[in-house]
Amino acid sequence: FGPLKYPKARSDESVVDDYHGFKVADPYRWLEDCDAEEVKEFVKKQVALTESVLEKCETRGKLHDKITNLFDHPRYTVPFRRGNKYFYFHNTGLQAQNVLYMQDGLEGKPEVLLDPNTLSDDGTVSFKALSICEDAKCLAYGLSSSGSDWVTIKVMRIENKTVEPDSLSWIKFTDISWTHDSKGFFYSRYPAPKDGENFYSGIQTNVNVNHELYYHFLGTNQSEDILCWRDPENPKHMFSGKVTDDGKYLVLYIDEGCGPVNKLYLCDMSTLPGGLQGFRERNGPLPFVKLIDKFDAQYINVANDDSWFTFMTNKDAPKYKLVRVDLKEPGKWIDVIPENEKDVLQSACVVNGNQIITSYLSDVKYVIQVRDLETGSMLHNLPIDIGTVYGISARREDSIVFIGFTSFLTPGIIYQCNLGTKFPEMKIFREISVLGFDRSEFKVNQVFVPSKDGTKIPMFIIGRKDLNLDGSHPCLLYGYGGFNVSLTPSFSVSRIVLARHLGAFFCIANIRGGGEYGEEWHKAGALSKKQTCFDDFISAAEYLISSGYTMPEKLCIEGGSNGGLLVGACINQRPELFGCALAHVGVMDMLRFHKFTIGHAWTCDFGCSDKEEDFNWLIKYSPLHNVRRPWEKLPGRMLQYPSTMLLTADHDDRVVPLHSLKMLATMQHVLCTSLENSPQTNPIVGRIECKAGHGCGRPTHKLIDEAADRYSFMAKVLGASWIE
Ligand SMILES: O=C(NCC(=O)N1CCC[C@H]1C(=O)O)OCc1ccccc1
Repeated sequence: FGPLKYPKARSDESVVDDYHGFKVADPYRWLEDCDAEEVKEFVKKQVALTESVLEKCETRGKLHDKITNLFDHPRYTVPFRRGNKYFYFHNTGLQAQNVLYMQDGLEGKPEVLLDPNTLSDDGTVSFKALSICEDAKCLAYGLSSSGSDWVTIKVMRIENKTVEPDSLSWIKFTDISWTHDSKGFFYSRYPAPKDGENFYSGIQTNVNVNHELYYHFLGTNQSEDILCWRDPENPKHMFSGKVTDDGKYLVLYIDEGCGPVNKLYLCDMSTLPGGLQGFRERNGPLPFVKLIDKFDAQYINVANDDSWFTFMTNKDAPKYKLVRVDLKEPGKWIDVIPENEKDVLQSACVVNGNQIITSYLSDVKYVIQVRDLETGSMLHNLPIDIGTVYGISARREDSIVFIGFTSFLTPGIIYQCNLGTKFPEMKIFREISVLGFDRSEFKVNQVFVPSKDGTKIPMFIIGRKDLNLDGSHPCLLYGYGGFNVSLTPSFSVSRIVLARHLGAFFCIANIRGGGEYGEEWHKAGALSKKQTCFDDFISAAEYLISSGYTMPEKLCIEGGSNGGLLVGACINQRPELFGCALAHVGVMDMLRFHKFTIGHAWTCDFGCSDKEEDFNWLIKYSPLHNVRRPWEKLPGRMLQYPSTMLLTADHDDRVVPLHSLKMLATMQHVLCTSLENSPQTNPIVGRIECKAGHGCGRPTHKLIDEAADRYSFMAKVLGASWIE
């Protein structure tokens, strides 16, 4: 690219914070003000710089075309039943947003119920939540604009597809759960801003606290909704209300953050004098039985038979198990399905009267079984390939279930399984096929890589069959490593294009911090052990080099959000190990993340710099605070950081853009602009998307544009050449 002209960014040396006696400068603090003209100016200059770099990435156009062509295939979600209708989402291929369809029974003619593409001219209005009442007369749905977490809930009458006047605001992080009389639904929200005129659009960074659970009566104003629960003493707590399958109980989940722990309260709505109506005057809170009143484990309701409740839990079971309790004897818990010593229980859904479909993760691959609800005993194993069960659609009163499956080389299969027969078989209900994709050209390997402490880290490696391991191939290594999230096999159009046309391997490292082996695996990469995630990821990179897949100059690491933190920390710690780094919406300022929007919910994995012990962990790996000139660490060796692209978006109110902007300014200053002819010739650029958020809900064309940009940048800096 030749030497880049980086925009000058004001460095305010006056901003120095004192953390437990330790002084920490924050010269780009001014980049935290999303409304400041100076920040908008900074963004504009960065966008121009990045555009000038991308123009020189020769494969940008071809990647865009290939990804668009491959993406242009019909896609369906697993159908679900309400009343005598089935509902599912469908995309013809390049529609900005998926469209909600319904049909009378499985044979009925499908018709469009709600098409979010009609709600904006650029596809930036998306669904965030959706719930259809028991008699399938009404649909409540949440809409979000430009990818923000803020949601507006609307209601539609299904028979004539008319949108009702109901409109609920100030909503984030909500489920929607109808009472079985279809008179209304439970949802979660935040208090409206005090001063009234401040409209939150997803650009503001103010902290989200004082979550509340409400009930909305159809056909009324939001101001008449019933306040069901809130807890002013614990402003960080989050609330979710779900009505049980029998319509009798309201289950209140209380989270103190993202950790796999929750309190669980129950309200027997059949005992409310005058039902929920009776609360319209008194305005809550509802009377709850506090079944679980401490944050020592996670409890998820699976089913109930009157007062007998079956839960999935990690209580004394880091790989999860199924337990049962009678509300009349809340101290007496029994194990229905004990913890499996190797595999992690992922889901349990009650079907066909008294059966459960359980799914487990076994060395990062899904296995599913049908069991007896009463005893937990195994009835059938349902055969599936190596891959991921991404959706199980079933109701207790149904014997027909739908199972969604995907894998690296399987775009998507929806199975239909009739559990009413003696030997249930997995019939293909719908298979997603991708024109131009020939799975026989590729191969998938799973390897187990020894990390720094000897722990075996699973890694998937996918690439063209016809490549030999001479270390010459471009390699894309992707990771996350946190919040109990597991990276399981899935079909990625853009990565298939990289493998096919750049001869690249793409690799998914299942590093610690994730949920691949249950809660122990998660804890092993959290809090004081967060460095383990980086060690695992670095070991995976070293394995790819030592075993001949690639070499440092051809190796790109990529991650998003907590995975962006992973990338930021790894290029700080081992700048010479990578040729390229792509960090999406990264958490880069580990000392201040909890001050913005929902960041406070992440202290379960990160800790918080307000505490001295936590600060001492965080300051050591925080990407923003550990950018150093590599050539000074190892004098004489002309080291530099890999070519780096930090990606963010203006309406990301999950991980606010200030993280990436401050990191970008710091890297460009420390490595580039603070020196005459700096050794850092690899570009350090930012890609800041407009009218987009953290990721979900992004319209198709924005997804494709971004993939073409970031991967053509990668191809250019790795010297990867195009294969027709
Ligand atoms: O914060 C998250 N999810 C975690 C998240 O988005 N994280 C966690 C770290 C950064 C970012 C990411 O990796 O996507 O979701 C909001 C929420 C809902 C309900 C209860 C608590 C919190």
